[in-house]
Amino acid sequence: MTSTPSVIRVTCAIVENEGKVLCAQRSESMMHPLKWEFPGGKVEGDEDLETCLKREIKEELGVEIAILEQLPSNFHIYSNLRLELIPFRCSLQTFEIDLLEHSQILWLPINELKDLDWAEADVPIVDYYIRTYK
Ligand SMILES: Nc1nc2c([nH]c(=O)n2[C@@H]2O[C@H](COP(=O)(O)OP(=O)(O)OP(=O)(O)O)[C@@H](O)[C@H]2O)c(=O)[nH]1
Repeated sequence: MTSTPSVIRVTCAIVENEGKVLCAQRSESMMHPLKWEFPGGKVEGDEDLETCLKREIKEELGVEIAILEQLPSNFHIYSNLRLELIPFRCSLQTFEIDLLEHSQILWLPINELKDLDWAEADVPIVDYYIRTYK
């Protein structure tokens, strides 16, 4: 008998600066290698979503962010993983980005976001963001 995996909750940051959005490419050693995503990560224990996101962004990019707004989640099933991807619009509070986990970042204007090869779970979030903020 196969059991249904539980849903993991993942926060991610749509970081805006001077009319552009920060896009991060997963490294070759990560799950979904070289796909583009919004930086963030799994909610641990009973931490709240904003605490999780600020912690993950500090761990991955070495910067502090301010959270502006929570956007609608996307529920997605990868072959062995069910996740709720929870996006937040954010701004930078510190500006010196270190690539601690990703292979590269790009700052793209909203009309170029669709040019990237996004992780599957991000596609509806990118579409929603473009529809709402273009
Ligand atoms: N952070 C992030 N994860 C995403 C996005 N889209 C997406 O499918 N994921 C998936 O969500 C899962 C958790 O992300 P993660 O690996 O960054 O989380 P984490 O840093 O807490 O994990 P780890 O500490 O176990 O490495 C991965 O399977 C990842 O591929 C996204 O936009 N941002």
